[in-house]
Amino acid sequence: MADTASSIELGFIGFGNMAQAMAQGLVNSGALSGEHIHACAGHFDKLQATAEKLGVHAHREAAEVVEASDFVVLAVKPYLIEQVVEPVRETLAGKAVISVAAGRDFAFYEGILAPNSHHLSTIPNTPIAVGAGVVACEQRHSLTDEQLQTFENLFGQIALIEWVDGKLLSTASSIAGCGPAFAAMFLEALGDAGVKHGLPRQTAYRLAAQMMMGTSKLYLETGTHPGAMKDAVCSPGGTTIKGVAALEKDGFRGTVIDAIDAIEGE
Ligand SMILES: NC(=O)C1=CN([C@@H]2O[C@H](COP(=O)(O)OP(=O)(O)OC[C@H]3O[C@@H](n4cnc5c(N)ncnc54)[C@H](OP(=O)(O)O)[C@@H]3O)[C@@H](O)[C@H]2O)C=CC1
Ligand SMILES: O=C(O)[C@@H]1CCC=N1
Repeated sequence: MADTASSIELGFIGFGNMAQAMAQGLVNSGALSGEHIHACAGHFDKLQATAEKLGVHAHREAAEVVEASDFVVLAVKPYLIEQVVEPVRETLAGKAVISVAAGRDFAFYEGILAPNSHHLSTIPNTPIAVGAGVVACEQRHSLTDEQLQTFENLFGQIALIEWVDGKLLSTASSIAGCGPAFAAMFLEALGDAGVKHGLPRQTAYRLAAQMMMGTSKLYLETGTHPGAMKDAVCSPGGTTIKGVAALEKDGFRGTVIDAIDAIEGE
């Protein structure tokens, strides 16, 4: 087992949207070179094309990925996890297994991996591709101290790592894992509004995107309460409060909460 993040061998079983975002983030930030990344997927020809762009190794079999790797990320759809683990169950036992699958927690892996396996259930998100991701991690895990440190050193370079109780991992997933879709819808909506009022579409998207990024950065760097951030923009009798009132009339916050309830099954 290599002892520094930059010299580990990282494998992905499944190399779709999420795995590619993680690999892209690592390679483009310089955190890990593509030559230390190994991947397999359902369709080898498609994998070869994406792997080539990132300079990562494309393998035909999951067994080859496991053999080549210290850390193995399980990045297939949740319903396929058991199917991909079963043939490599024994060889996975000596590795650090990182799950990114929604709804697959510590207890689930205790049931399908070999006894005394080292595993951690996480939920990353797609902005990890540009070094601005989140990796929500279940507090209960069985990585060794060294594996844990390597994991945090590596992914901490491209994501905020948050540890949550297992029963809250799905909520963390709804907020941060699914959230980029909701944020992108807000971005698209602001873009449409800008276009409706005459702004060129790309200008409207750039304005809206920088505004969203800056607002998030302001929160993360100052810890100012979101309500206070809103109040600071709303001048008495000014323009912003008119927009806030319109959003409230249409149940903006309730609609957002409903979206999370819909995922959580409430
Ligand atoms: N997308 C997201 O934003 C997030 C996703 N996740 C989780 O990440 C996981 C992957 O999701 P996502 O990347 O979106 O899904 P994708 O459909 O984009 O990717 C799935 C990958 O699995 C591969 N695959 C399918 N069957 C096999 C197999 N038998 N052996 C090896 N690889 C296989 C596919 O290959 P091929 O395409 O060639 O068939 C593809 O590369 C899921 O468990 C999801 O819950 C978690 C957080 C966020
Ligand atoms: O929609 C999904 O199933 C995955 C899980 C979290 C984000 N995307």
